[in-house]
Amino acid sequence: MAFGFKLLISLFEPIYKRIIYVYAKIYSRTYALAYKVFDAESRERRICQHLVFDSANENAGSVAVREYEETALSWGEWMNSKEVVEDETVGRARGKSFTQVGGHAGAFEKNGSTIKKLADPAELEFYEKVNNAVATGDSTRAWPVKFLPAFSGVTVNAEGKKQMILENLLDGYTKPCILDLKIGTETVGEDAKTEKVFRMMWRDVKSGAILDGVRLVAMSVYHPRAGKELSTAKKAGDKINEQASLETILGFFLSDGDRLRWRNVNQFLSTLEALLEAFEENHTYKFIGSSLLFVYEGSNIALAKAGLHNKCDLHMIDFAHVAEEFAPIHPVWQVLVEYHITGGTL
Ligand SMILES: Nc1ncnc2c1ncn2[C@@H]1O[C@H](COP(=O)(O)OP(=O)(O)OP(=O)(O)O)[C@@H](O)[C@H]1O
Ligand SMILES: O=P(O)(O)O[C@@H]1[C@H](O)[C@H](O)[C@@H](OP(=O)(O)O)[C@H](OP(=O)(O)O)[C@H]1O
Repeated sequence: MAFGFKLLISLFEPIYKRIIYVYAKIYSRTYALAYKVFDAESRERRICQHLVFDSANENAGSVAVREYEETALSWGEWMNSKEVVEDETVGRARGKSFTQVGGHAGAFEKNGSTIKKLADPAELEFYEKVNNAVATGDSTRAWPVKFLPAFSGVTVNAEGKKQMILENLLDGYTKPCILDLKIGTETVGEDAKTEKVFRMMWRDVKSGAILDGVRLVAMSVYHPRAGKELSTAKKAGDKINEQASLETILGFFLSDGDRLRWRNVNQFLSTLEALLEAFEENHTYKFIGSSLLFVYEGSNIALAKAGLHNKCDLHMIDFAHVAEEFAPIHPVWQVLVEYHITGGTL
């Protein structure tokens, strides 16, 4: 009986998988193809511009700070839910080997200014491809490597597993504040199993990523005055719509618990502008499940010692599901996308 049922399911799998996929495409592609990764940035840009605008002069700046103190308070209630925020020790107990906010435990080894990440074949291929493209001047397969952690080859660990040697993006930070935002309105690849397609689509819908093009994976923030380090719990981002908006979370991340760190906002904004341009020129890669990793120095003492006002960086990470040959958008979809973007006023 059970065998018969399994057989029936397996016979139908290609069909229902297709149906789900076509549904997923129709539902998300209107945003996804043109909007997709771009939207992640443009939404970020809107939020940041709002912050930059508010912080353009001292008075307006303090208005923004007050606003963000309030949002930080509402985040505070959320924090107390324990479902969402944990302290460092819990993170360590989960097997994160360094200040790693998202991703699989056990995938990384810290090694000074570099980290070793277990090599996923597709991710390794992406790093090798873009780095070779830059070296050989192949503009079709190039992607600006300044947005990626520097890649310096592969090694093999004691268990014989291949590892990629990547730049440690936290090197030089005393109290790194880290935000991992997954970009894209769909975060599952066509090659995934049916169960995973369902699960990930549900997460995209629940977290609002299907519309926003961004999902909080995790973050870790240091607030100097309170002397507190807080990290989000696993899958906290899936609860965003229920518990706090993305703006609230960004406001919290970008503030020191007292004032908005507007120099970081400006710098993140200009990197996002540059990334946006790269996406606009990109006709080769489709980034599924990649993230933006925002990092800034949370320790004012460390900044003062280095004679700096601020220190921050923004890179893309996680390329295990990058697909090549990004199909040019079909004219019919283009019309639908524009119709949608312009609020139906075409
Ligand atoms: N080059 C890097 N330097 C410093 N920290 C990094 C770097 N790459 C990743 N991290 C940290 O590790 C976390 C997970 O990274 P990444 O998404 O690449 O891992 P993964 O195991 O492939 O994740 P996933 O489970 O989403 O596939 C990030 O949230 C970030 O905190
Ligand atoms: O980063 P998040 O938000 O936690 O989401 C995970 C992320 O998309 C991983 O890339 C994926 O693993 P793979 O790269 O191996 O596909 C994992 O699938 P999983 O739950 O099947 O491990 C997701 O849960």
